[in-house]
Amino acid sequence: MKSKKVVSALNHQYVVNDPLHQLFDAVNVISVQGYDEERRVIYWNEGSEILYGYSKEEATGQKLEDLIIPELMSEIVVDAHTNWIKNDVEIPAAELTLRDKNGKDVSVFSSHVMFTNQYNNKQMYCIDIDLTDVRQAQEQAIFKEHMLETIFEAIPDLFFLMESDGTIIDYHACDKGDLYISPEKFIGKNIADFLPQEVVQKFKSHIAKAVKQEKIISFEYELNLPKGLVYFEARISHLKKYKQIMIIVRDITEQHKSAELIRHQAYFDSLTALPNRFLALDRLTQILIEAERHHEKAAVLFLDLDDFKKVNDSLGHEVGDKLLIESAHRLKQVLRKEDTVGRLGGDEFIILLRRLTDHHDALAIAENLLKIFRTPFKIDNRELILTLSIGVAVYPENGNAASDLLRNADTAMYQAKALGRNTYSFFTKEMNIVIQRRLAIEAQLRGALDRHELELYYQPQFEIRKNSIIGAEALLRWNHPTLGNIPPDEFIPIAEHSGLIVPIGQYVIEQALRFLSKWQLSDQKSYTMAVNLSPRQLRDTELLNLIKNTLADVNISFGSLELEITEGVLMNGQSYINEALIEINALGIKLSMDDFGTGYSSLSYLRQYPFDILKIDRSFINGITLNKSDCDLVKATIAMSHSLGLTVVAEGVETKEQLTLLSDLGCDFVQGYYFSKPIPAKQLLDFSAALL
Ligand SMILES: Nc1nc2c(ncn2[C@@H]2O[C@@H]3COP(=O)(O)O[C@H]4[C@@H](O)[C@H](n5cnc6c(=O)[nH]c(N)nc65)O[C@@H]4COP(=O)(O)O[C@H]3[C@H]2O)c(=O)[nH]1
Repeated sequence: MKSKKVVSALNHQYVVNDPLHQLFDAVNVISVQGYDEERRVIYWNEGSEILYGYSKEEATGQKLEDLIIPELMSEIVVDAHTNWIKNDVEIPAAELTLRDKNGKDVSVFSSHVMFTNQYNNKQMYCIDIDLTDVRQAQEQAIFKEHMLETIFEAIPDLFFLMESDGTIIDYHACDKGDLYISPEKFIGKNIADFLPQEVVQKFKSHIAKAVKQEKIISFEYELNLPKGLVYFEARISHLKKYKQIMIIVRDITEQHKSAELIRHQAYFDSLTALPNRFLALDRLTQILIEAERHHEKAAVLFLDLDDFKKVNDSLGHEVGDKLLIESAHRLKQVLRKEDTVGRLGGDEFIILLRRLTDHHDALAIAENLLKIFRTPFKIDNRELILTLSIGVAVYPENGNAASDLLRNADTAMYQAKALGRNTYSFFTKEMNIVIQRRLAIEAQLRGALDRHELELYYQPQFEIRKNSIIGAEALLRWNHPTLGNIPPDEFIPIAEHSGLIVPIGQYVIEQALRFLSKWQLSDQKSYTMAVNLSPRQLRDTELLNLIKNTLADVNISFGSLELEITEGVLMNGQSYINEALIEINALGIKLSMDDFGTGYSSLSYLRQYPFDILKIDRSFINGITLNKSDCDLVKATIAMSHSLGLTVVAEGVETKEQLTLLSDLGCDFVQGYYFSKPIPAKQLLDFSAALL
């Protein structure tokens, strides 16, 4: 039985063969159209309806060029069709862009056949396959390819595609100049043919890892290229499906340099380029491990530049820095290759000596270090002399751990300083006891004021001529519940070093002046009060305000206060000291040079600074009745002081003979055990009242 559709076609006498139509009707993914000799539609399957949007009814009888052929192609199509009918020139199958009912482009792959029916009429059948999806996929693929190209262009990395045995199949380089060798030399070649052996090994082991672990593996390697050593990072990805390896290589030389710089900054001192504390201690730990393993000795030398602070303060930090650089240079000269010199900070250096046979090796190096510093430094056309104090701790005798050795070498260095500087000192156990006590004192001193452990004692001063009290010197006492009575000679330097002298000194001034006020009132005499000042206190900007306020508070004249300073204070030569002394003098406060004769005793200080009083140290008073030289010195000092308009106080007078001699020499005032030891405030009140 003929179908309805075929019947309609028959009506137009365009029938082809019925079974074929039945087949086309069953397929709707392909468009099949039949045309008569005038290109009128005689057959239009469901696939055509879907593809071109015309229903069969709409299409049937329409001309091909009016239906789905774009205007521009119309003439060509008509000519080709005519040519086929007339001359039997087949229209080849081709990809075409046709047009649907809505005027939209339709991409198809179009094949054509020509039948001649029973009436000898020619009928062309077009079989069109929709290429929209294919086109889209193609476009997508092209787009992706372009995108990849663009990415490749933008990324400076090198991409290599290789077989898992290391044979390079393909590559991509944004800049061909980045390639180690030209592409011809590596495409199709194995990496072993052109890369250094150790790099090939790295590649092979990491490729094996990437294949095994099925993840991206990265590693670093370096190549010696004509432009220098270049560092690379390679990332390996296994393209399992294709049994290929993708390697992405990046030049990381810059990062390497930055990392190296950061590493250098973390481990080396930026001024001298020597290993810093961190690295030096790390090396010390290594040296100790090695020394233990090989049963060897090692030594730690702790070095401190003597009076470096003075150089920095007086000549400026620039000169100080140059001196440090030059010192580092000299230290290196003395050392053996296997030794280490590091800078711990400030003017402190550390030297690590390994593989020593005995102490003498360290001693020889310490001596050489002192020697090499004997040559003056030439900085900015200036000759400077700088000396060293060296503390030595030897492994294993003075400790097994790096920290112990360092601490002990530091202790020994302090000993070298105490010995007069410009020398070395080997650590001994006794030093440790000293340092332990020092640390304990410093720790306890911090709370001493709050715990009211500090008390002022007063030692009366006498005028020789009148044999009467003229004032007293305030001397600090510290009685600690467990450490006992700690002498000021021991705790004052520690207070000075730790800065605690500032609050302690303020306490002393306030206490002493309050007592003076009470004492003056009670005896109705204008006594004076001598108070010791440490160098650090002169840097305290609040000091003078405190003195002025306290004097005003207790209603005491400026002239009743004497501030005692030692020559050491003046040796610093700093401008703030000069300014403070001038201001003290301008206020009318008396200035006294303490311990005269013990230090450098530079007479120029007496002329240079506004002193009122000179105190001869008790070490000379002790000897005046025993040896002529001390007596001559004291005699000369008194004469000289008087010629400069200074009043002379002799300290430490213990005997009547000393007093008589001092009186003969024209000394003005005296203090000492002969009259009274330093005593508590209350006792002094009684003592002086009894003499009234
Ligand atoms: N052998 C003997 N010694 C006598 C005699 N007469 C006095 N002395 C001692 O000689 C020292 C004189 O004090 P200095 O030279 O200023 O030396 C003082 C001073 O430099 C410092 N010092 C004491 N109190 C203070 C203070 O409040 N502030 C500061 N910055 N230093 C202080 O501590 C040093 C020692 O003080 P002290 O132990 O009290 O020692 C005192 C005193 O007790 C004597 O006849 N024979």
